[in-house]
Amino acid sequence: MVVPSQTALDRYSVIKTCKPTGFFSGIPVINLTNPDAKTLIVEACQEFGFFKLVNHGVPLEFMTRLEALAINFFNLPQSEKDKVGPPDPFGYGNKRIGPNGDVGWIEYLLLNTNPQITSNKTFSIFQENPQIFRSAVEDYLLAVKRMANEVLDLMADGLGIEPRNVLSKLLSDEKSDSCFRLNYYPPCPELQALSGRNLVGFGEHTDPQIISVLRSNNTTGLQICLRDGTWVSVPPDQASFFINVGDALQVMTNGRFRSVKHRVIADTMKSRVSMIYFGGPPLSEKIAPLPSVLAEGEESLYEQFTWCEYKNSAYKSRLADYRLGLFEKKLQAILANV
Ligand SMILES: C=C1C[C@]23C[C@@]1(O)CC[C@H]2[C@@]12CC[C@H](O)[C@@](C)(C(=O)O1)[C@H]2[C@@H]3C(=O)O
Ligand SMILES: O=C(O)CCC(=O)C(=O)O
Ligand SMILES: [Fe+2]
Repeated sequence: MVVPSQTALDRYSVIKTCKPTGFFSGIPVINLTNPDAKTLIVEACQEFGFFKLVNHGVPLEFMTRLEALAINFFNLPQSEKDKVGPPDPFGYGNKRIGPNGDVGWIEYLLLNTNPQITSNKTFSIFQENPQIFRSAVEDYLLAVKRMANEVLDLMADGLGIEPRNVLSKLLSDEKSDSCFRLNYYPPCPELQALSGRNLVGFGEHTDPQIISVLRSNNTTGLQICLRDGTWVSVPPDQASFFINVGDALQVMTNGRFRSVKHRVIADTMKSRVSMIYFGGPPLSEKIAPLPSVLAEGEESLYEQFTWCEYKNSAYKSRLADYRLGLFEKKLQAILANV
């Protein structure tokens, strides 16, 4: 990405962060092999909508191999990368996030997780051997999807939902509408001149899907918003995964789980590389509170909608918009039914 002048930098979002150096030590850490994992996961999803997962069973080698290939790609000349862009929404993009004017200090590749759908054009950029990249993505996603399904089964168990695969079956469905994103945040030494301010890599937002599984290298930048509205920095850990509750899961749990607001701040000296699997349901799936989540007489907080309707609406929104707002039932409607 071309190094921006001070005037160009002004076109990016710049924010003042309260505690730029302090890491938050309260991120829940869940060991997937802990017999209490289901209870701890439910607690973490209720309080934060976010947790770190260790002992996850995904081989470190799958993560490092894909990270290295991603770095090779992002280091290609701009003209080469542009051959697989602009994103439609899949493909290579830089600076622009989504179709509605959001920008960030970022380059990315957005892929469909269904290998039949991901165009050969995307993989053909890996000139020497597109197959190497394709198989690195496939190995990684196979292991990550398996782990995400285990996490979703534990969530269902912890919430007392039956059958326990009610959430994971949406991701394993052959029509599951999931995607995969490789993000590259170049270092920005010019940032130092911004004295006390930070350049936004990926602006604040919630993820629309059911669950997001994030792995990054050891560069800082990810921040989450706590219940009280404070932003805190997540200590990076390249051997672990970070799990985000998405909007669809907030609805399916009738608001018990929170879809976590998060953002990424660019680093002055080190590039950040992240890979995120966004697990979504089939387009035709109705997104509504699961019956066994609702207490007797409890009303859904949301109007009924399909994933296709929600996704279409999300893609018309700006990153920071509160997308679920359009689908919330009005208080009067809820009270009228009590
Ligand atoms: C501004 C946008 C980018 C986004 C689509 C949207 O209109 C609103 C949601 C954004 C988001 C956030 C999570 C994922 O990174 C993503 C792929 C998704 O499904 O929703 C992005 C979308 C995108 O970058 O196209
Ligand atoms: O790159 C990251 O660490 C997070 C990016 C993100 O939130 C997203 O791609 O939706
Ligand atoms: Fe996100």
